[in-house]
Amino acid sequence: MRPIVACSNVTKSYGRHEAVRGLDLMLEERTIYGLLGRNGAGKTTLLNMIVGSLFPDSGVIEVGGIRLRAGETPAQVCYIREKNLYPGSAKVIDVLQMASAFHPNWDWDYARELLQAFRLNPAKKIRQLSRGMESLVGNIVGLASRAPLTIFDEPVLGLDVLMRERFYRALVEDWADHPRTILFSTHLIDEIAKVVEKVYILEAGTMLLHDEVDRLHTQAHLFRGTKESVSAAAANKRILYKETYGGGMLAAVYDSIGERERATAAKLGVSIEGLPLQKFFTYLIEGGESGV
Ligand SMILES: Nc1ncnc2c1ncn2[C@@H]1O[C@H](COP(=O)(O)OP(=O)(O)OP(=O)(O)O)[C@@H](O)[C@H]1O
Repeated sequence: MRPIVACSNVTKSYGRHEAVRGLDLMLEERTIYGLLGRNGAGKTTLLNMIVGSLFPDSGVIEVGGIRLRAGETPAQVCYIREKNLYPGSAKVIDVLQMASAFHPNWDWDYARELLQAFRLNPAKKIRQLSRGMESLVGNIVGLASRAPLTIFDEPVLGLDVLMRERFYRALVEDWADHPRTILFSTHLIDEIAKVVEKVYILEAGTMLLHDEVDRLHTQAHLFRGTKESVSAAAANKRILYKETYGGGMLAAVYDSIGERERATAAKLGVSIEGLPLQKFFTYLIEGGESGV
């Protein structure tokens, strides 16, 4: 598959603070991605560079195979920011009208269907909406635009469980009929793991890891036992994080574990469990900080 976005060795500083450092990222066509990172990891800075709102200090960003130049906004992109910039006096329908003018693949029938599914009154003014309802307006724009690259920055903020589920379901169903590249920026890994195929994990402006979600599920493990037994069972494995307590140790391991290795670990008295993704994410970052 061809890349729709290719960032190579991209750096961006605010004054003396390097928010993004020598970062590489590639987004293929027709794939759903997650961009994960803690507060301040550099996600918004990276996204603003991809959509042309910020220009990198160094490095190259290509969108649709064309190198972005300063001041250029790539036409293929629909970016739904965490905080919408819609005018408070505009009605929901006005926002959709404006968006429809920008996005050539806009589907009005689908936009109306989503208004109903999300129980949004198109005649309401933006300033009359709750935080969650405002997120939903952005989500309708993101979905109905059917842009070749759609970026959602924290799209479920303020949404109740029912609306979150409806949003994810709508997205997956629509993507099946109209495959395109979608990038979710969030810190809620468990929630997006159901819908994304690949993840990029960003910390302090650099990419800690990128991989397929299926591999995260099959390779993220937690080893527990005595210090000596865990060290022996996890020797030659990729250890993300280690913690000792009393005579015991736990180790977050990101690697495949074969049947023989499991049997050896069991003989040593080491338990091996699958690691929930949110925990994996935490250990990955803590390990990065402690320099494991
Ligand atoms: N306009 C700015 N001026 C100075 N520093 C900034 C500016 N914008 C961001 N930063 C700094 O750059 C770093 C990365 O910020 P960024 O907003 O890209 O992170 P983020 O991953 O999107 O965080 P969050 O999840 O909290 O939105 C942070 O340390 C932040 O304080």
